Amino acid sequence: MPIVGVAEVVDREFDYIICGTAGLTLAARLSAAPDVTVLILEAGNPNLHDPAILVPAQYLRQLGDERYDWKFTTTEQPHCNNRQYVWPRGKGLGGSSATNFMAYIRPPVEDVDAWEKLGSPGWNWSNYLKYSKRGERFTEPTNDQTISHRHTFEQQYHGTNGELQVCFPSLISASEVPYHVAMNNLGIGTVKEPLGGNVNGTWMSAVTIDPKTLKRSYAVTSFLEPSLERNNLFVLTRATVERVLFQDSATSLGRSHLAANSVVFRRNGKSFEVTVVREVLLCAGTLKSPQILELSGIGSRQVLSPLGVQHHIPLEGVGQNVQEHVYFGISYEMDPAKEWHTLDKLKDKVWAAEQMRLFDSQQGIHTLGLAGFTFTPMQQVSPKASELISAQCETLEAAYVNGKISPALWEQYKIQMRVLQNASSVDMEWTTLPQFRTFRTQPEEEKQYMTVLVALNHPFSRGTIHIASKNPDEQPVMDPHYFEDDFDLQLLIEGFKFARKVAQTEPFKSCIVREVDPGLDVQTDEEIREYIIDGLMTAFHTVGSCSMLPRQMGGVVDPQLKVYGTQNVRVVDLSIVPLHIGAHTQATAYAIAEQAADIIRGVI
Ligand SMILES: Cc1cc2nc3c(=O)[nH]c(=O)nc-3n(C[C@H](O)[C@H](O)[C@H](O)COP(=O)(O)OP(=O)(O)OC[C@H]3O[C@@H](n4cnc5c(N)ncnc54)[C@H](O)[C@@H]3O)c2cc1C
Repeated sequence: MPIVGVAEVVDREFDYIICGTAGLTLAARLSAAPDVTVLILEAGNPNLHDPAILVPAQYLRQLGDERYDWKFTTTEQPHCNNRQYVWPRGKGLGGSSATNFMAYIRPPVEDVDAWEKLGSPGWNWSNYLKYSKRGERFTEPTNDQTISHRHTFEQQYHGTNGELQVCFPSLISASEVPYHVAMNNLGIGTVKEPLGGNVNGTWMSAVTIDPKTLKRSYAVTSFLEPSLERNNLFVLTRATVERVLFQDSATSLGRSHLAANSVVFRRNGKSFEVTVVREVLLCAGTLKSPQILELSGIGSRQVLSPLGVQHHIPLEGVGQNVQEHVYFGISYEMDPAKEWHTLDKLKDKVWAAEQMRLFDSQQGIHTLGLAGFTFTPMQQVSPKASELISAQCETLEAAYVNGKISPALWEQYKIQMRVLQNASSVDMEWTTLPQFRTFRTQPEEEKQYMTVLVALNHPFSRGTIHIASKNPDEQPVMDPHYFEDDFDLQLLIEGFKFARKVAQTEPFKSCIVREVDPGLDVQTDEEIREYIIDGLMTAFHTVGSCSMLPRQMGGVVDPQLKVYGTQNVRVVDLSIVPLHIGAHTQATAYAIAEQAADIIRGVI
């Protein structure tokens, strides 16, 4: 079915109702069986065939625009001088896959195996790889790309029959290779295939771009559009899911498993109810799936009762265990004698229009992809690593002994401490962005800039996301507790210092004229600390708010992704990830959906 109107939905019943569109992969797999009906409810616009989505290298363009972005903000962060931070997230069919930067990265083996160790059989690297490959359609780099861009791969880690196009960008910024070689010159080895479960080193990433059209490949083009003509698949956009209703819910508090029988959604200010026969599948992402659960009466009594939400299932973990990658930038002015292919010039409307025209013949700046990534253990980049790591482990052990860390969180921390202590497990990341992306000063027209982004992989701080009221249109209270564990900030400070070392190392050293932000007057740990707090940005990779863990460990879903206490409600998005990963997150969102599809269909 093409996208439908509300009248075609409300008087019908559906086997599966998928709330939010991170589940487009799931919808494609479930609706492959012609005898089941699937309804997708998406709060945002369809945005189909939209050049702002499809034409790459418009990074950040959709952010702040409510046609594409939820425009969330965090609460004031006490460990960041009470600053609030913006949290842009994709709104519309395809969710954040329509707005992301298209880097395609899988996590390290041990990070996925940790989910199984924390109590979820079947959620391990071997299954992850199998499911991740299923949806992938990989195209090898050309010889030129391999030689000039250093794009390498190992075929065994790629799928070639899936729907999501994965290839290497045809154009990369001229600063990428020198940065990569400078890393090599500092002893960081090149990884031939980062998608094989080892990201420790420096490498050029694959991207989710269609190599034939050079356009974005995302959940819509890969999974929705090829299925849209199925007469058992229905898509209703601008429909915000409010809550799930359960059979006899008024009298069933305390029963072991409630059965969902309908979903309430809002459209144009009106509420509608639609009946579900088999399952409700929440795919609204880490920031919104907990809101739907809480509005449905599933969560902590302390959160729900004061807001007057009828409480059906006590589940303390809803909206807890939130983990977020953060990063900050260091910007550089580039040598004016050379063309670096930077994106700041897109601010010039005439030049931008010309680049759009050039894209029609697959030329120009829009063929550019982000390529260079470096992930390292802290030991490899910081002379203070062993001192800081020992101190962190001692602090955590003492806090646990004194009852300040729950046994459930302690199980996660034990894994994180092992990762920290292991000198070949990654803790931090450097990425380059060919544009000015820092905030202390303004870029000058005509000059070329690039920004090095430094991020952490496995934060110790844990945040929360809870409803503020019964109103589904009100943004939940998003409190990431940034730097509540100061080690997260210490790690970034060490990352800052190493980034400066790279800037002093050839061949990258000769590419730059000067460090612009923060500038060389920032030297002491205290000054670096303030700079990081001032310029901190979300990496858009939040996980954990509906963690897949045993119930007594704060779990919200079991290994079948079923919400505890329900018969037929599952969560299928990044919110189920119980412990963060050393990778960007889109590959993982797709892999989770693939594995979930097989669980729901009874294949595994
Ligand atoms: C700007 C940006 C850049 C990024 N760059 C990269 C990158 O280069 N590489 C990478 O791997 N990852 C990247 N990411 C992250 C990656 O895209 C996301 O982690 C992934 O797409 C998230 O998928 P998800 O399943 O959690 O949910 P989302 O993609 O957030 O989808 C949730 C969907 O549910 C809808 N929804 C929410 N609430 C409701 C409701 N109540 N009713 C109905 N619908 C609802 C939303 O509108 C949205 O469509 C980036 C993200 C952003 C925002």
